[in-house]
Amino acid sequence: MKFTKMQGIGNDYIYVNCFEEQVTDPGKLSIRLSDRHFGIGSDGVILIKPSKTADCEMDMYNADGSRGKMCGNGIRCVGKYVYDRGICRKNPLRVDTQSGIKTLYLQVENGAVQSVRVDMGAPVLEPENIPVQLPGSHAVNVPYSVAGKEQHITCVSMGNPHCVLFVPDTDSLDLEKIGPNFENAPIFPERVNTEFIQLISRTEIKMRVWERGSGETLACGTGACASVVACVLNDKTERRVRLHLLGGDLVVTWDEKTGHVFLEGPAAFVFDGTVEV
Ligand SMILES: N[C@@H](CCC[C@H](N)C(=O)O)C(=O)O
Repeated sequence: MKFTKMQGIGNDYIYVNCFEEQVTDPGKLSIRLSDRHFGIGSDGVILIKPSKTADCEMDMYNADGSRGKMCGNGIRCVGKYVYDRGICRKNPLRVDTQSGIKTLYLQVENGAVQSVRVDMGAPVLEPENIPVQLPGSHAVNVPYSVAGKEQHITCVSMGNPHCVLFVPDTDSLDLEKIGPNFENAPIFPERVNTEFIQLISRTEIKMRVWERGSGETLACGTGACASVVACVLNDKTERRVRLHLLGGDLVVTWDEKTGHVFLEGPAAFVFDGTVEV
């Protein structure tokens, strides 16, 4: 099977062009190929498929084989893949996902996509639709004890579930230890992605992320969007914010007029390869 490794500020996935290839068990394939010692090494696998309703479809799997409904860094790479490789030379591009069709605005230089602005749609804030089981009817700045430590969490869905909290310093966090406590906390029936935010100014924040199904990654696009929504809801930032993540920077805007969240960042090829399946 032919594959392409791509990355969006270090959030790396193995992309399979399902216009040409067939994958029978993507979850199992993702577990095997994502392994950084015995496989190719990645945060998961993304299938690029034909679509009847959009220009193509993105189907994403985490490193543990679970399916993700949306992937902000992945969808920018899908845009670059289909545009640069001539599968669909449209701009804007419409990509179908498990959480609906997203529109991508491509920044093209010398015929190749450099960065992408994605209309990620409106965030979901009702606890039952995130889903998170909290005593009240809102999920903003809720006190909740994780592994014996009281936190204030804000929960947001960007098509996939996120839990955001503010910390004084992201560098000193032991995410390998605390990440799984959030991911598997009983209030999250479908597990959760967790973002740890350090405020720098009203327009700039630092973020580290523990992703459901993949552990700590260098970046998470949906996590960046959920974090800016949480910052605005907690009156910590303006609606347009630059985020510094371990793998680089993203810019997120929560547009007041439409209520939609826009994600901007780069997308890059790493290498092409062939693997036995
Ligand atoms: N890294 C992604 C999110 C991938 C899916 C997530 N782990 C989930 O299971 O919801 C991004 O850039 O958004």
